[in-house]
Amino acid sequence: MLEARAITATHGRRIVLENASLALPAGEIVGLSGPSGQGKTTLGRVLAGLHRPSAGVITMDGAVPDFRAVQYLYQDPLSAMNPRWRIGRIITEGQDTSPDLRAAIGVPAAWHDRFPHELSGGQLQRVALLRALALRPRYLVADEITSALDPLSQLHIWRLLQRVARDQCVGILAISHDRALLGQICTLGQVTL
Ligand SMILES: Nc1ncnc2c1ncn2[C@@H]1O[C@H](COP(=O)(O)OP(=O)(O)OP(=O)(O)O)[C@@H](O)[C@H]1O
Repeated sequence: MLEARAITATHGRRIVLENASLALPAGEIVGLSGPSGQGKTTLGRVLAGLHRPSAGVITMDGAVPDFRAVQYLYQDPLSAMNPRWRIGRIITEGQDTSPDLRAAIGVPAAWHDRFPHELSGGQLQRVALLRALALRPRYLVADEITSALDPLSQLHIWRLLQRVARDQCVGILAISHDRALLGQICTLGQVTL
C-alpha cells in the first residue's frame, strides 16, 4: 500500500494542496479527480517522490517509501523523452525489455529506429508505459495519460493497465478530469480533491 497522509504542498510560497490523504493498495486502480488547479498533479508527484511535501507523510507498506518502485507517467510522453534518442534506446533506458512485455504492450520492433516525434500520441504512450514497466514498479501514477487520445487508443491503454494491475499486482493511481472514464476503469473507486 502506498499512502499519503495529511499532505500539504507548496509551489514557491503558495499552498496548492492542504491536508490531502489518499491510499493506493497494490493491484488496484484508484481514481483521482477534481477541478483544474486543485493539486491532482502535485499530489501524484508527491506520491512518486518527485515533489517534496511541506507537511504530511508518504509511506509504503507502513514504512519509508522506496520511490524507485513508483513510476510516474505523463500526459505528454514526449516531454519525458530525449528527442534525439531513437525509440529502441528509450525503451531500454532503465532496463532491458523482454520480447513478451514488448508484445503485450504493443511496441513492435519496427518502431525502434524511429524518433519520438515520428510516433502518434497513443504509440508514444505505449512506449512510455513499456519503459516504466521494464523497471518493474509496484505503483504507477498515470497523470491524464489518455486525455489526448481517441476513444479507441484510450480503451487500449486502459485495458493494458487493468491487466498490469491484476497480473503484476501493480497499484495504479489514475488521475483524470473524466469521471466517466474513471468509473469504467477503477477497481477501488475515486477520490476527489
Ligand atoms: N511549477 C509550478 N510553479 C508554480 N505553481 C504551480 C506549478 N505547478 C503547478 N502550480 C500551481 O499549483 C496548483 C495545482 O496545480 P496542479 O497541476 O497540481 O493541479 P491539477 O489539479 O493537476 O490541475 P489540472 O487538472 O489543470 O492539471 C495550480 O494552481 C497551479 O497553477
